[in-house]
Amino acid sequence: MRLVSAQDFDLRREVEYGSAEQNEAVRTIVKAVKEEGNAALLRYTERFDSMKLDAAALRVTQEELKAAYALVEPSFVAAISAAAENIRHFHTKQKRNSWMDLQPDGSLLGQIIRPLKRVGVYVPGGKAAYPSSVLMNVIPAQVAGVSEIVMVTPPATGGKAGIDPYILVAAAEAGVHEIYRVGGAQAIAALAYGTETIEPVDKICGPGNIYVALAKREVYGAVDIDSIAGPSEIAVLADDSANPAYVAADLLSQAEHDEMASAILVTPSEMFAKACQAEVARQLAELPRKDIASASIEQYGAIILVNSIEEGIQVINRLAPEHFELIVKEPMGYLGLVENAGAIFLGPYSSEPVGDYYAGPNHIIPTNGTARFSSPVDVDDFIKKSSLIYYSKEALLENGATIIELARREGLEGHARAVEIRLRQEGKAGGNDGNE
Ligand SMILES: NC(=O)c1ccc[n+]([C@@H]2O[C@H](COP(=O)([O-])OP(=O)(O)OC[C@H]3O[C@@H](n4cnc5c(N)ncnc54)[C@H](O)[C@@H]3O)[C@@H](O)[C@H]2O)c1
Ligand SMILES: N[C@H](CO)Cc1c[nH]c[nH+]1
Ligand SMILES: [Zn+2]
Repeated sequence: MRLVSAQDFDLRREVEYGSAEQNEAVRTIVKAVKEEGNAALLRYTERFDSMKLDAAALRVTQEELKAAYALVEPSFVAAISAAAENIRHFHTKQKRNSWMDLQPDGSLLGQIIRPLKRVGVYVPGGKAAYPSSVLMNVIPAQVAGVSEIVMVTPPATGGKAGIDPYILVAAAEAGVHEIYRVGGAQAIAALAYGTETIEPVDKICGPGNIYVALAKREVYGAVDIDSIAGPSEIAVLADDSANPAYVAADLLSQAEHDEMASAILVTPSEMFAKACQAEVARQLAELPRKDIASASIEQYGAIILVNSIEEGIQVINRLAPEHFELIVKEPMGYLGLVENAGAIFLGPYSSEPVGDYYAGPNHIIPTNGTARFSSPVDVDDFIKKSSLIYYSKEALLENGATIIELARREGLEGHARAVEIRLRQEGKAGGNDGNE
């Protein structure tokens, strides 16, 4: 892991997300699925997932869901349901209610909250299966009250045919019934535009690799999306009170996700930086997914030396990482300075995987600097709001002239007259028509 100064490090890797070829490939896939439906979906599934399917095999059956239980350990079922409970508890706190304000003049103003009707959730599964992402997608949608939740996930994981049984059990435990075995950009396009087999959705949520992230960006507008939750990222700001072995382990926990994942240590201590560097090398050699993790560390990993913890936080705010661990003496004292980070982990025992699996907050978190303006998936992702205006006669008579004034200053006579006709009818004149 290379040591660099903050000045020598490109803190905004956003600039070009994905290579030109990846962007072009995704545009082609999305267009083909939009135009050809199942034919393109099945063609790309064969090309990228090495699975030759016919349309009838796209949907996972209830028998398959039941059969998956025989393939997983009871301890897994217990663990996933304990995690689900924490995640549900956390997300229930985010629920919003509709509200209405009765005004003294008898008018009523308010906001009506309704769940989205049909949402698509992407559960990644190319290199590794992510049953935890089933819960992180589905539970907030359920808490919001979404009635149709459609799940898509690759038909093969790590080169092995079939949806991972742990994903199917997590889906069954979460109560998802409509599941399709399709992944990558083609799955996102199918959810957005629909095919002969898959009904289109209103919104797509969920993380994925670069092809999934680019496809979500491509279909945005036809449907809503949560955020761009692409290859995982971790930034740790630690001083020499931290344990280098813990910090190295946390950096590698995200590097092992993807060759494009990024793991960055920021520290004011050169001695700590070198200890961490040695630990990363030592632990990396023993990691089963060392090929992926070392590609990620080599290309996107770095140890950035800063002069102080405050300067370190400025670096973090520029990076706007998906996950930020702050492992310094008295971390709580610095919390107010952190402006841009998807999820903040404080102190030596809040290891990133605690958040990935169990604590309760969502692990689908914006990446690639987008934590500057977007947030982890939550219940708000699955609702929409309608404004409510009930104006009483008294309120219109009282405020009509002001509205007419504003309309005429915008040159919109039709707007002015829509109010004025009522004022005249009720015997109150409409003010200056702008002609005299
Ligand atoms: N940010 C988050 O919240 C978050 C959470 C969990 C996982 N992740 C990320 O999700 C990702 C999971 O990636 P994954 O690859 O294991 O699974 P994935 O399901 O995201 O992607 C697999 C799909 O990619 C497509 N694909 C593979 N190579 C392709 C190519 N050359 N051209 C076009 N399409 C291709 C295939 O169709 C395959 O089904 C990782 O990057 C991980 O870091 C992020
Ligand atoms: N760290 C990932 C988010 O970037 C989420 C995850 C799922 N499983 C393990 N980790
Ligand atoms: Zn993770």
